[in-house]
Amino acid sequence: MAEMLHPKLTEISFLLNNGVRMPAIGLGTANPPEKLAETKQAVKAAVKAGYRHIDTAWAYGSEPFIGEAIKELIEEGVIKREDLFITSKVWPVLWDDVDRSLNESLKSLGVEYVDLLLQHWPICYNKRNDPHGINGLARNPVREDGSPDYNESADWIETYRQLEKIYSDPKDRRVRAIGVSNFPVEYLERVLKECNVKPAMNQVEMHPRLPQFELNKFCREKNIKLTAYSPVGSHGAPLVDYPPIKEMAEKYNISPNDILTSYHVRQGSFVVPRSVNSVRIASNIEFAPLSKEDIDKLSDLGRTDPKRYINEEWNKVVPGFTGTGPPV
Ligand SMILES: NC(=O)C1=CN([C@@H]2O[C@H](COP(=O)(O)OP(=O)(O)OC[C@H]3O[C@@H](n4cnc5c(N)ncnc54)[C@H](OP(=O)(O)O)[C@@H]3O)[C@@H](O)[C@H]2O)C=CC1
Ligand SMILES: O=C1O[C@H](CO)[C@@H](O)[C@@H]1O
Repeated sequence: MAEMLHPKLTEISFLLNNGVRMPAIGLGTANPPEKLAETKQAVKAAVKAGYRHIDTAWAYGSEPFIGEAIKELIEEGVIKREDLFITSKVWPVLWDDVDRSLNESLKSLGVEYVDLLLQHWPICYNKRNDPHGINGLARNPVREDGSPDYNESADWIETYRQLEKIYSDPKDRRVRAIGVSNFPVEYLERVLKECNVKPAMNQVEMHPRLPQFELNKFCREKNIKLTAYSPVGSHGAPLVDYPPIKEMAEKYNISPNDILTSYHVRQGSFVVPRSVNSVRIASNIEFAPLSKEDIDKLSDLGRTDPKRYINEEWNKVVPGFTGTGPPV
């Protein structure tokens, strides 16, 4: 009997609401400090394995290493700049200076434009100098009592307004699409009401234990795409050993990683798994054509055993982005 042929995850792409095409799977690069330098070989391994989408951010410290990888890949004739889809993000310390954030990202990456620029969090921090921080600024500034140093008089929507100004300027070619990250439904509603450019993307933590039912419904209705971060549960990849995921992997005879990425792609969302392990990067690109029943079975874990893995003290200020997440 002829085998059913399915594309690799790296061969699948979807359109954003402004017509820009974006590859479904991207390499995550929020590597911990001790692994930052490994980002360069990870990006090279990913591109050579067929990935065409790299997820990064001003705050990750990974952009200079991605820049080195891109330069060499172009010099080696493996890709041209336009073959790659690069997402970067504006961190809350630069909430009022998107221009600076974008220019520093472009310089580190060694490129003239990014394909997608996201507001990283709907949070505004005060700026504090820190020689060990990102480009001289503390990433998560704290007050003397150790509490997050938020700028209480600032409004997070200012960052999105600056993003749309850059995007809407026909002479400014530095971004091809704009969007947000870590935005709950009520924040998206405010953006839709008060701003002119609809976000193309909302990047959020999403996996079977946090299926984001409410955001999925809202974003589908409004034609805003979702990208799933922490698809294997972040550090230590706890979801890979989770029995229901392993069972599904056995059923499809592929890795748990492939189940966890296919889960999103099958539903029309993007996914950005992180790895510096070149064997893992190259082998985990199989697409599982999960049935609706399989998807429902996986998503049911969000009701029976919900869990949010990225749950830091400073981001609790965003409604719903704490504990086990928004209501299902
Ligand atoms: N917008 C936002 O606020 C956020 C965005 N992100 C983005 O999403 C990306 C992915 O999320 P992230 O939280 O990094 O985590 P992931 O869920 O992708 O997990 C990455 C970790 O899992 C390990 N891993 C993967 N598979 C296995 C396996 N089979 N066995 C053992 N270990 C494994 C990797 O190790 P190894 O390197 O050895 O393969 C790595 O340490 C980020 O890198 C970033 O780009 C993430 C968090 C927040
Ligand atoms: O993008 C991000 O990555 C870190 C966690 O890995 C988080 O602080 C931020 O939102």
